[in-house]
Amino acid sequence: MIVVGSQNDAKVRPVREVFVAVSPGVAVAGARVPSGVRAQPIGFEETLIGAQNRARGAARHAGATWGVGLEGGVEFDSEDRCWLFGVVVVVRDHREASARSASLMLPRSVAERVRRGEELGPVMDELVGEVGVKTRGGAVGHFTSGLLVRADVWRQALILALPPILKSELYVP
Ligand SMILES: O=P(O)(O)OP(=O)(O)OP(=O)(O)OC[C@H]1O[C@@H](n2cnc3c(O)ncnc32)[C@H](O)[C@@H]1O
Repeated sequence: MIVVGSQNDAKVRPVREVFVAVSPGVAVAGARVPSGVRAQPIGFEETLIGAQNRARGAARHAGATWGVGLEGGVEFDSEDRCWLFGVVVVVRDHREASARSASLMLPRSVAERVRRGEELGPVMDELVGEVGVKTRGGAVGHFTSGLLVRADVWRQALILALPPILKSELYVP
């Protein structure tokens, strides 16, 4: 069974889609796993650690053959622009692999609130006027008018994380 370290549908669904394509009939389940980092990670390192903790925690669940951790984060660049991205970590046996997703530049008004310590999820809910945006299209869905949604970005990042495990013969340590 593939265990995802989250119960957020915008994460579990893309993981299910990718693993079912790789291995038809495989079971994929979401589980509550602490990320061990702040609710709103800032910077690549903190986001990676959150994804690692989720993947390792998921892999420890009874019956898990793989653990998958997805963590959303933001980072500020030298021009103070704020980029939203995600990190995926996959764990299978003692192997671990990861990938970073594509990024979206957030509007300054949103970035400023995140910089002051607010979590992006509630800020997006307020902007969109709905509850739980992060479990559906996410910020990506809103700002791209649905051309791309949060699950699309996770799906691509997960696919990019898999080669060191699925083609391990090419990735000798
Ligand atoms: O239930 P979990 O797995 O914790 O899912 P999450 O969406 O709350 O947690 P993430 O670790 O993926 O994201 C970290 C924070 O960034 C926010 N966030 C990330 N991507 C987002 C998006 O596309 N839309 C809205 N909020 C987002 C989210 O609300 C969190 O506060």
